Amino acid sequence: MTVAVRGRALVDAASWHAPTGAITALVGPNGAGKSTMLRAIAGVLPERARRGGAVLLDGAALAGPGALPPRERARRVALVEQTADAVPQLTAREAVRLGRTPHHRMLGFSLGDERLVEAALADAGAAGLADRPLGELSGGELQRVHVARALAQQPRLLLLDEPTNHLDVAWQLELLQLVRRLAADRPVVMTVHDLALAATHADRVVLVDRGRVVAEGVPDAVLTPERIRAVYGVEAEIDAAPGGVAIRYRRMEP
Ligand SMILES: Nc1ncnc2c1ncn2[C@@H]1O[C@H](COP(=O)(O)OP(=O)(O)OP(=O)(O)O)[C@@H](O)[C@H]1O
Repeated sequence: MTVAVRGRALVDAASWHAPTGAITALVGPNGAGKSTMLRAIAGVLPERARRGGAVLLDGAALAGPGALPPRERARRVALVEQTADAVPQLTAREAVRLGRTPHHRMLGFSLGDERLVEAALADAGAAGLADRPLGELSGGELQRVHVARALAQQPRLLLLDEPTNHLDVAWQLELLQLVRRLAADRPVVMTVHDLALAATHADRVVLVDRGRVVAEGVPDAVLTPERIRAVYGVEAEIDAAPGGVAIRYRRMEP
C-alpha cells in the first residue's frame, strides 16, 4: 500500500502479510508510518490522504479497487487507536455497545448483542467499569474499554495501535494473553515501541522505516543489532532470557 498527503508518501509501497493464528507486531521509529498503515487498513484515513495499492482480508479487498462497502469493512475490521475518541458522558457499557453497531440491521440491539457486550467487557478486564462514565476513567481503564469495544465487534481482523500504552505491567500481561487467545482464529496486528515485548510476544515482526518495510519475519530474524542500529541509530544487545527477550540499548559512539 501507499499513502500520500500533499504529495508526501507516509507509506511508500509497503507490502506485508499478517497470517491468522499469529500476532504480528509492527515496529519502527516515531513517524515511520505504522499508525497510518493501520488506519489505511481500517479505512479511517482523512479524505485528503491519497492511497494506492490493495489490502486483502480473506480474499476480499478492504481498500483499493473493488473494496468492500464501509459498513461491511467495519464488521470485519476493528481498530483500537492510541487516541480513540471517548465521549466523556458515555458509560463504558454504552461505549462497548457501539462495537455492535456495524452488525445491526433494522431490529437494533438484541439479547445476543447484550451478551456479547458483557462478555467483551469481562474479557478485556472492564466488567467492573461497565457503569462508569468514560470521562472518569484512567488512561489504562479507558484502554481496556476500547479493547472491549473492539472485541464486541467480533472482527475478522484486529488492529491494535500501541495497545500496551497506559497499562501497568500486570495489565500488559493480561492484554497480551487476551491478544494471544484472539489471534488463534484471526490475524492480530499491533504496533509496539518496546522491541523486547515484540520479540517476546509476537510471532512475526514487520520493521518499518520512513514508510517502507525494512524486514519482515520471525522476531529473531528481523530484530538484529545491525538492523536496530541502521533503523533507530542505537546499539542494542539482545539476550534470549527465560520467558522472553531482553534488550539493552546504548547510544552510538560519535
Ligand atoms: N493526517 C495526516 N496528515 C499529514 N501527515 C500525517 C498525517 N498523519 C500522519 N502524518 C505523518 O505521517 C508520518 C507517519 O505517521 P504515523 O503516525 O503513521 O507514524 P508512526 O510510525 O505510527 O509513529 P509513532 O511511533 O510516533 O506513533 C509522520 O511523519 C506524520 O507526521
